[in-house]
Amino acid sequence: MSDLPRIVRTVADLRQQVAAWRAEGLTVALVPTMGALHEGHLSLMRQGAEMCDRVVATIFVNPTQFAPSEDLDSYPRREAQDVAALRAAGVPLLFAPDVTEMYPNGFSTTVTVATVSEGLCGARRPGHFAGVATVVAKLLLQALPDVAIFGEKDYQQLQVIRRMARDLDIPVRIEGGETVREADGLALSSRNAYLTAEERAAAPALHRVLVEVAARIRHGAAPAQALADAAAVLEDEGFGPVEYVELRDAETLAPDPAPGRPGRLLAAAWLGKTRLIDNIAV
Ligand SMILES: Nc1ncnc2c1ncn2[C@@H]1O[C@H](COP(=O)(O)OP(=O)(O)OP(=O)(O)O)[C@@H](O)[C@H]1O
Ligand SMILES: CC(C)(CO)[C@@H](O)C(=O)[O-]
Ligand code: BAL
Repeated sequence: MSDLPRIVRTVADLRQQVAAWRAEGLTVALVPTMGALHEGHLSLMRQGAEMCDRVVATIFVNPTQFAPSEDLDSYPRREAQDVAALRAAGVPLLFAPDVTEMYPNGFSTTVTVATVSEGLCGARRPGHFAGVATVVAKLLLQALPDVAIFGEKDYQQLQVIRRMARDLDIPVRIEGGETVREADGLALSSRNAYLTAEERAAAPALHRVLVEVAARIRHGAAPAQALADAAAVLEDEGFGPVEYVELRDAETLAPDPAPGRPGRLLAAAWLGKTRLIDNIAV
């Protein structure tokens, strides 16, 4: 076991290993990531191990989901540490392709998911969800696992992936994993490493404010006022710009959920040079 995870870099090797497991009658869970693994990622790996016989982790910092102005070059890359974390978690296979394996010369296809990709992060990060949908469609078709698991921390991403898999008849069950948080409520994220000490101290306000707004709405407050107040509190706490604090239908992400439909509060805001997102159920 000490040489695990086995690391494969090609689609052919990934498929060969998954096929060998299938031939033994084993089920497979896929957990796609961009690396710099933390406890949030590892909770998805554990969820995969509970649902299936074998877990495949993927690490690929996908260039097509970063806008030119974003942090593709500075995004943390630390494969050796990630491999050690996967070993400790008992994950047997890591797929870590390079960019040319995923996007060979002549690559020309993009998957776009309308409606659920629009608004929220989709409005702020043009092209982001097309990049995510394209790479996730590829990963699902490359590995063809029984289940693929994505964190609720990236809630809009999860809904985009669910829609995409349904629309394209990709025969993989998409599962969400609960957001893992620091003790003070801050959602774990690879990008938290960008925060200065002062920003890190302010960061938990994002989750705290969402919890407060959810309570106000549950107690009958008008959502529009509660959301505007929340944005103002975040600005007072040093966030800026506050990109959005919104209440959406939990599944379609349509604004103004109909009575009786589950709602989701979602927010994105900058703290210095770091863009933080979070969301909770209402
Ligand atoms: N705190 C968390 N709890 C549960 N799942 C998480 C958490 N953070 C990330 N994930 C999930 O892990 C998967 C890989 O995410 P990713 O590698 O982008 O990590 P990240 O920490 O979200 O990084 P980033 O800072 O780029 O958003 C995604 O499905 C994501 O939703
Ligand atoms: C799903 C994903 C691995 C696709 O690159 C990425 O968007 C992420 O890490 O959340
Ligand atoms: N965690 C979602 C990937 C991204 O922000 O690009």
